[in-house]
Amino acid sequence: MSQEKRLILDWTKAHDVFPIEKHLSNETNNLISAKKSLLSGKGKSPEFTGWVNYVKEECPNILSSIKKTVDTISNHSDAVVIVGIGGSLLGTKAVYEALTHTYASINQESFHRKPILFWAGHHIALDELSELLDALDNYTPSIIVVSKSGGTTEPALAFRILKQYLEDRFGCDEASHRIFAITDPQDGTLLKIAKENNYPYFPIPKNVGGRYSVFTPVGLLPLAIAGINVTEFVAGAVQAFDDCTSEKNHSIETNPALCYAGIRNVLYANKYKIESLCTWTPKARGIAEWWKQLFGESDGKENTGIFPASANFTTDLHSLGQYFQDGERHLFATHIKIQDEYSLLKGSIKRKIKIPESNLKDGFEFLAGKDLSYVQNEAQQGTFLAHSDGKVPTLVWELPELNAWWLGYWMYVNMLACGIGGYARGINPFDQPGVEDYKNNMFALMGKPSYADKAAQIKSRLNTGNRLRSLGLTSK
Ligand SMILES: O=P(O)(O)OC[C@H]1O[C@](O)(CO)[C@@H](O)[C@@H]1O
Repeated sequence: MSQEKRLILDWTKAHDVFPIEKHLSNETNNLISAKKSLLSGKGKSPEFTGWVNYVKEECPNILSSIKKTVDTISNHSDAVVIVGIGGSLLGTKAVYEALTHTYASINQESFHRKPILFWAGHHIALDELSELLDALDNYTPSIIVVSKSGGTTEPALAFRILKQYLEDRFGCDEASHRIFAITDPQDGTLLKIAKENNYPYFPIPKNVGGRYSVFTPVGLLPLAIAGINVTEFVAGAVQAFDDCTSEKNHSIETNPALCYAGIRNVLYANKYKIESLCTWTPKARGIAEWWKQLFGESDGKENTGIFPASANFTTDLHSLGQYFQDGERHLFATHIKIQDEYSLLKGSIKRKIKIPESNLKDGFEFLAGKDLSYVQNEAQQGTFLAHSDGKVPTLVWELPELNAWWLGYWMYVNMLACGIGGYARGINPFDQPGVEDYKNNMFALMGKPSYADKAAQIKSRLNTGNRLRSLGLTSK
């Protein structure tokens, strides 16, 4: 079982660029007291720290409470559209894309045999939504609408449109059996809608914020429907909880959450303002998107905080590689390396891939017979060294395998590190007041009742005629 292996955060390469260790030891007490504040509910916004214990205390109940719905949906649907944005969608998408077959939608029968997940409500772009509606015609879909507040514009509008689609296609009665909700269990518009329409609904606890919600029904229900082993996913998180929150483990050497939180804060305080999470398979792009929201919304406070970016290698070595190597030195890189690249052999990977002998005379004969994972490994080592030489502090998360257990472990460690690091830096990692500004402007401009005064102000700012404008110089 994977549990005997270990998650490693290798920061030896970063140490070659910047003397982290020296600074980290000064940070230790601060980190330990931040950890204690988080665990005792004595830090900022303790009302949003329910996720810390949730994996251990609530997940077993949730896993059994979702079972019936998982069976219902799996029996009557071959696709499920997850409607949500930010924390209501990113964690699910991350795990789903990492662990299921990339091309399941093309050859569902032979690869997957579980409902395929599609995504909506995470944008307002008409092109993609229109194409999703085309794709749905090939399936017998259900919808899970996910919104903690129940009032977010993007998922609310997508839900309206998709509900209409189901009703046009299946009639109102059957459509209503194909709609499920995940939302605040006590109040909000979505809860009201679910109750009025008899949609089955599942709770996002009040004390768990969106970006910390992947282990609640938000992630567990859709992932279980898609055939992901959610019991293992939760078990990984529980192990991370045990390893990292224990009173006995205040050591930076053995506590990955403490270590990662400390290193990030030390680097930030020493002019490294951007962190890029570097993944090494297109299947892990979603993981970086989840991570960016987690740290972006948590850290970006009071005009401070690391900007979380991402890169997918080796693809982006051919676009961003130059900047990593030679651009402004305000960047550090945190890689995710999977030690056993064939860990998905039990899942979506069906074969080992060796580089064949060939008569191509392409200059790559020296690699014939080697496994592709050998090339990946050498590319990684070469990149780590080159970036260190280029003075980019380089951290490497080594995950023994890419599977549900280790993803659960790693994601929970990151959530803890985010909370601890934020408290240690003196900011509130559990609110997101800055997101409201764009929403308020948008509501005012769209004519939402009660925003009339703001609308007048904003429109006058948009129409200041004496601004320089860009001109279109060509016409068709
Ligand atoms: O689940 P909700 O309430 O629709 O919110 C979705 C996302 O929007 C935000 O509130 C930001 O606007 C995130 O924090 C959250 O994950």
